[in-house]
Amino acid sequence: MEKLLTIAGSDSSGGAGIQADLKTFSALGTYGMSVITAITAQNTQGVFGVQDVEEEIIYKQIEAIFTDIDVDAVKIGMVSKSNTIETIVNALKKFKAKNIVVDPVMVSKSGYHLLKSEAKKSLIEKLIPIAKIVTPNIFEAEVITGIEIKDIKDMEKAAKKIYGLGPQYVLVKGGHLSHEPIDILYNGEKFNYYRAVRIETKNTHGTGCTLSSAIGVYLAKGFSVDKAVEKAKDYITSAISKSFPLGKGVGPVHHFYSWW
Ligand SMILES: Nc1ncnc2c1ncn2[C@@H]1O[C@H](COP(=O)(O)OP(=O)(O)O)[C@@H](O)[C@H]1O
Ligand SMILES: Cc1ncc(COP(=O)(O)OP(=O)(O)O)c(N)n1
Repeated sequence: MEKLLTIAGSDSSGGAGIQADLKTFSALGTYGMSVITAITAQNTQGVFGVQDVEEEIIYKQIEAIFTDIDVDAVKIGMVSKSNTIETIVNALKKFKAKNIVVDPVMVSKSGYHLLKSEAKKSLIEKLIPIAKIVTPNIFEAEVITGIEIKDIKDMEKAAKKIYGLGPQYVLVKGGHLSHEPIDILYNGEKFNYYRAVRIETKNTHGTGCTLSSAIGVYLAKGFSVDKAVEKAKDYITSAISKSFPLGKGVGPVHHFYSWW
């Protein structure tokens, strides 16, 4: 069984963050492990507080795993602040982590800033360069590049600029554009386009976390990046199509749609 590690924040409502990542790993038949960077008080309506985890214990969590267990892929989500980013980058370099998927989480769908503004520079200069693949949504790609994104041409321009920061692949996700939810993969030479029909639902909590974790799973299973994204896109599209209402706000995608 492939072994996956998520380094991310906890979502108390279970739809995004660490909880979404571990559900994705399990649903797709792999063994999931976690390093928690921050605890959020969150539900389907918003984020009501965040407590960051101290760098020392973040490092110790990573060390405990890598000194004992072979990790086939690492997914990185909410990283909150620059000291956390530096701790993670140094540790992953030290332990020669492979198949690193960076989801550059900045703002929750409910509008809460999960990345402090002081951490933007470290995310761009330190975390993104160690990624095998980085998966920004439209807003994140705009913040990283300074390019305003309105259509597929703008997504391509942003993907090229992000590629220049050092990751091996860039996937700009189009879930927030008004047309079909098309995602664009760039490897420095060519673009691949991943299309799906837009599912009309408000219950899309955790889409980005789930997609990036699923990409990690398929990389761990030995698929090429192109194929891993294709399979992860199929998974998230089905999980959104079976998403369900929970609480009073934005409900979660259904990670176990093919099991229950
Ligand atoms: N309503 C939808 N129907 C189908 N796919 C969607 C929908 N919303 C988002 N997606 C897909 O979900 C994935 C996550 O994208 P996105 O919502 O843009 O990221 P994030 O959650 O990071 O903001 C992408 O593959 C995107 O194309
Ligand atoms: C703890 C935590 N991490 C990440 C997110 C963002 O999740 P994402 O899948 O990008 O989208 P939303 O869940 O915000 O819809 C989060 N909310 N919490």
